[in-house]
Amino acid sequence: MDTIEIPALNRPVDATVEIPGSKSLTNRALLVAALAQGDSILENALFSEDSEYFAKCVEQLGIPITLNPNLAQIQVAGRGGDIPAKQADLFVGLAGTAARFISALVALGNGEYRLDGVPRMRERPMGDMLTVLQAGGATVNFEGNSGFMPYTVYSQGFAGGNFRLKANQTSQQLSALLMIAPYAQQDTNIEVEGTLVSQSYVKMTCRLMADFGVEVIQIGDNQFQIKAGQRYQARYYTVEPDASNASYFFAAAAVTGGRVRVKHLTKQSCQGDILWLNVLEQMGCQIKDSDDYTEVTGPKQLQGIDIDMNDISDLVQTLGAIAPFASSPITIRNVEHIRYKETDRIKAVVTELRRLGVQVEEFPDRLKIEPGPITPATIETYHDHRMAMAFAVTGLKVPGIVIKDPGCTAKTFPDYFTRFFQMLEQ
Ligand SMILES: O=C(O)C1=C[C@@H](OP(=O)(O)O)[C@@H](O)[C@H](O)C1
Ligand SMILES: C=C(OP(=O)(O)O)C(=O)O
Repeated sequence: MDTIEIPALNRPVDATVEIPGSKSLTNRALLVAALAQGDSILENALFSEDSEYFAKCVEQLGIPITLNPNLAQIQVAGRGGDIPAKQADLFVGLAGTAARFISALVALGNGEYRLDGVPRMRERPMGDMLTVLQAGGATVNFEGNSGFMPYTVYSQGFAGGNFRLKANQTSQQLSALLMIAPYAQQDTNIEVEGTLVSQSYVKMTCRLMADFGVEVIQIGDNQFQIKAGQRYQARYYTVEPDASNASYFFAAAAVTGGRVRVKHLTKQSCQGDILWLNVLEQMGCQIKDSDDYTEVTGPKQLQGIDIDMNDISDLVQTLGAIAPFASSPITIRNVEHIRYKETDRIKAVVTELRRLGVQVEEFPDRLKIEPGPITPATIETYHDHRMAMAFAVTGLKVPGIVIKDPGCTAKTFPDYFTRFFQMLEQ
């Protein structure tokens, strides 16, 4: 298996970088543009495994897509809610968003649609959403364990109505149902039962739906109403740079006491992970922002923090990877749901930090990392792009850190290491 050694930087980083478009926004925009009537053009769209699997599924469903990677542009010829294909065999790789959003999309169709992913995707939860789709008229035939891929959805449109949904393991199933609901036969009312994790992504969903002309009425934190008959409007849409993927570059400034500016990403971003700037500020960084960039300057010494990351859990690895350099312990709370992502992320971060000689305590839903010296090691990445991207930042401070399978960043950031090394050369 391929590896990459990270060259330690014996000076502060000082760079301006550009980050590709957001995965979450690209895949949402692909879905709603597919349901709109007519051509939408997505600018600064992400080209990566997650979005390319998504685009391919939409195309297989009979909705034409033109990919223009050189211009970072995707054109979608939306069919006004029609799903032309009556049969499709769809593969989503390890893309949680594609798995959830495409399963919901095919429920609007009229035919039979098989969905599958890589082995880890077969372990990620799908069942609560599928129960709602079944109550709305679909039949789901599981090939293996009930509630998991692979399965075939037999659909004849989505009826809508009143549903209860569990969302304590992922918010993506709720986002998926919200986005198809305008095309249901009757109004839809979804009440989340118990805890709703990753709420910021549900806000992002509602915001994107509004940007394409559809209203979601939210009552309190847990109830969502969508009137049937609303229609997405085809449009030009510019995807924001990916805030989660910007976190590694900001973290490089934080640990080296340097400066990194990310172009075209601002504090007004609709991505919850823009709150990484607040986390870094609390750890001693200085933040400068304008209407076209954000810049982080790292302190001489990072401070520890005790933080609930439920809403920004894709950043747990970024924080974990820089935690040993803080002046006091770092506690990351309320993130049990990251055990269901590309890998069990609590376990992965704990294992790799321990491999580096760092003292870490693991709990079911949290971890506590002690500051301390690091012994260089080869980092396992477990097919998880964020393990590779985060621990590359650790390598800037400690000579000899090697990242296994750096190609796994292709999930959301295929040229991550090219841009990372370009940052170091500035
Ligand atoms: O809706 C989305 O685009 C996402 C929601 C989050 O997942 P969960 O809701 O499973 O926590 C996040 O981790 C993922 O990277 C993208
Ligand atoms: C959790 C992630 O992805 P997915 O969309 O597959 O859930 C992620 O990108 O960190």
